[in-house]
Amino acid sequence: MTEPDATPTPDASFSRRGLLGLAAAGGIGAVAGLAAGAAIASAPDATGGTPASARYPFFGEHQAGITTPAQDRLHFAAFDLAPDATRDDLASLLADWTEAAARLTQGLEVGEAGAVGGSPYAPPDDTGEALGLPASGLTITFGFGPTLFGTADGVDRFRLAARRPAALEPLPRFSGDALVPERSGGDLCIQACADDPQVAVHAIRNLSRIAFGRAMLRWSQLGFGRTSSTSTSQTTPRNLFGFKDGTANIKAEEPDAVAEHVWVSREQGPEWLVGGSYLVARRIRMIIESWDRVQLAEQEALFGRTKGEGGPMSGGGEFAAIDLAATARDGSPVIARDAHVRLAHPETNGGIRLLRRGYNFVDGNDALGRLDAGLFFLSFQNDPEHFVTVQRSLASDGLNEYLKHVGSAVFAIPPGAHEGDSIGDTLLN
Ligand SMILES: C=CC1=C(C)c2cc3[nH]c(cc4nc(cc5[nH]c(cc1n2)c(C)c5CCC(=O)O)C(CCC(=O)O)=C4C)c(C)c3C=C
Ligand SMILES: [Fe+2]
Repeated sequence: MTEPDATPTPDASFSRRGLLGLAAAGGIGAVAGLAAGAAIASAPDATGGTPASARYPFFGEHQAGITTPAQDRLHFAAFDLAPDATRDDLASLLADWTEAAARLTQGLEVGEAGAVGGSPYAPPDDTGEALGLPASGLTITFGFGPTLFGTADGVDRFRLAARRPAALEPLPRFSGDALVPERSGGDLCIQACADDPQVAVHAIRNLSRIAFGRAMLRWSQLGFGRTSSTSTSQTTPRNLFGFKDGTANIKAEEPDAVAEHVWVSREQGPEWLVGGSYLVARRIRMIIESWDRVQLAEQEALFGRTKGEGGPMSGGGEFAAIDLAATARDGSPVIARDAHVRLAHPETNGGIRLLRRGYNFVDGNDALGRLDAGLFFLSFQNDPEHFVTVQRSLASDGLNEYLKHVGSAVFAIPPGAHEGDSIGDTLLN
């Protein structure tokens, strides 16, 4: 199958209510077939986003939710397998999650009976809060953490140790890390992205419910206002420091860059992960109250980009190439030595590029009355070491005075499943 991500299907009639009859008549196979066959490129809306009715095929060569145009909302969840879970439990959970995700991403309820079509004497098989809502561009992306392949003390619970990709190691400690274990790690992860927060939350809630007895939620994160564009059809959004974020990101329309930096190749292996990727998640608290007292010129120098248009301080519009060698009359670099874009730039990092797909978050406030706000940084790359290299380079980032990394996780993202197969089949079979 060709890249599924760029072919949303706009069809307002595909709401959960509208599909009840269709699902009963043909089941998910019919609906999935219809979705793939009816793939019509949709025009972006005025903000460069996708229409609420957009549906992305769940099945395909790669999982959706990576090069898919970044949706506005996120619910991300990390899970741990139950202490007594077996390899069969893991396989059955992934099969159940695949079936559910294939339905949810097409705007269907999680099970055929749905929220109101089952027995009045049993709990409904869908929780119901997305009844009547369209698919809203929902994508569901699954990942496997290092602890799935063996615990820190060497226990190979699922007979997977021999299949662990050498690159799938817990991330090293970085200078300035203030990680909280309760916001880090996990055996499994699910990234649910949608243009409606209720649709993303509904997906994670129902997938968690399906996991009951086999896996439990370890931590989760809500996100809004995507901080990256992953398609040239999208406008560049802004992060909570007020800067355009995602300008120099890898875009779906750069297939060579996606192939070179995002998908695991046969040469990299292992075989079961070819066509997959690695996901790094970092919950980065932004000390916005301090930031808001920084002068505009200093803010721009810290990023190396202008706040208005987002162009590089070395000159030109938003998408102009950054000239890291440019000097001022006094010989000092125009892009400061500690500027974020200098330290994160491929030229500084041996050509490394990451596909960033992060979200803003605000989770209330702390005891000092400061917003618990920041960037839930997500990046996809075909080797987690690429993130490590860039993050180490950012050790001297001037922005660090305003940042605190409090959560961290890394996951192998298996390739997409073909219809009739389950996510993770390439690993388990
Ligand atoms: C280790 C990877 C990165 C972390 C962590 C990170 C945190 C972080 N970034 C911003 C805001 C911006 N980042 C921008 C560019 C940029 N950032 C990274 C990597 C990490 N950022 C890369 C690879 C790049 C691209 C560099 C390039 O090729 O030029 C920008 C500029 C606009 C853009 O290109 O996206 C902004 C703004 C924040 C606020 C933050 C932590 C909270
Ligand atoms: Fe950045």
